Amino acid sequence: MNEPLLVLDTITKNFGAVQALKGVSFSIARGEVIALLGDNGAGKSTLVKIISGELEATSGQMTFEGRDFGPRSPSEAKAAGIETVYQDLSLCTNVDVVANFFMGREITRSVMGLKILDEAAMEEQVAKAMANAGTRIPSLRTKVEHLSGGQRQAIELNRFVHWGGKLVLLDEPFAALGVEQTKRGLEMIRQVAARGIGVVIITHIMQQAFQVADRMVVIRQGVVAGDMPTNQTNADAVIGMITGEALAGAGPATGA
Ligand SMILES: Nc1ncnc2c1ncn2[C@@H]1O[C@H](COP(=O)(O)OP(=O)(O)OP(=O)(O)O)[C@@H](O)[C@H]1O
Repeated sequence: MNEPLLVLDTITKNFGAVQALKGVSFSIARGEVIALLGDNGAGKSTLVKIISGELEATSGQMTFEGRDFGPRSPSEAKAAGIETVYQDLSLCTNVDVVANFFMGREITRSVMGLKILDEAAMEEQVAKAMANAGTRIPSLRTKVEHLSGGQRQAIELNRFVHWGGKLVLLDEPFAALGVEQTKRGLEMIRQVAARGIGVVIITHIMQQAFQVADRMVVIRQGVVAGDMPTNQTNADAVIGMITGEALAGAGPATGA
C-alpha cells in the first residue's frame, strides 16, 4: 500500500535546441503535498504539463499507481485522475456553480420519455460536496462570473475531489488572490491531501511552500537540485538550491 502514487524517472524535454528538462526523477505519495520550486525558466511548468498530458516527454518514464503512465492529452490524464486546477480557466463563467460542477456529467431523469436535467439532485450533490469541504458559496445558482477568484478555485478543487481525482497540479494557484483567500486556499489544499490525494503546487512564494508542503522539490536548469522534507530544511537552504548558491546538502534546518 506504500507504493508511490506517481513516479517520475529521468524525464527529459527538449524544445528544439532548448533542453528544458534534463532527467528529472522524484515521486509523490498518496496524500502528500509537494511544493515545486525553482527560478523562472527552471522547468517547473514544463514538468507539470508533462504530468497533465499537455506535453509529451522527450524521454523518461512515469508510473501512476504502479502502472506505466504517459498521457498524450489532458483528457487522458484526467481519465486517470490527474488534473491541473486553474483558477478559472476551466470554469464556464456564464453558467452557475451547479452547471459547472456537472459539466458533461449531468444527472438526468425521464419525464414522459424525455430526458431532462435533474436540477434538484445535482444541486443536492454539489451542496453536499461543498459542505464536506467547508466551502461556503452564497448561492449555488450564482453564475460563476459573479464569484471571487478564491471561490472559483474552491469550486474547481471541490469538483476535482468529487469526481474521484487522485493527483492535482496547481501552477501558481494564489497569484491573483488576496491574503484571506490565499489562507483559505492553503487550508483547502491540506484538506484535499488529507483525503489521500497527491498535490503538486508550483509557487514562487517561499512562505506558502513552507505553510502547505510536506516536501520541497527544487528544479534548477532542468534538473532536481533538491528534494527534502519541509521539516528538514529552511528558507535559506531552499533559496540557495534555487539560485545554485547552496552548499550542497545544506545542513539541518534551523527554522524556516
Ligand atoms: N513551448 C516552448 N517552446 C520552446 N521553449 C519552451 C517552451 N516552453 C518552455 N520553454 C523553455 O523551457 C524552459 C523551461 O520553461 P518552464 O516554463 O517550464 O519554466 P518554469 O520553471 O515554469 O518558469 P516560470 O517560473 O518562469 O514559469 C525555459 O527555457 C523556456 O523558455
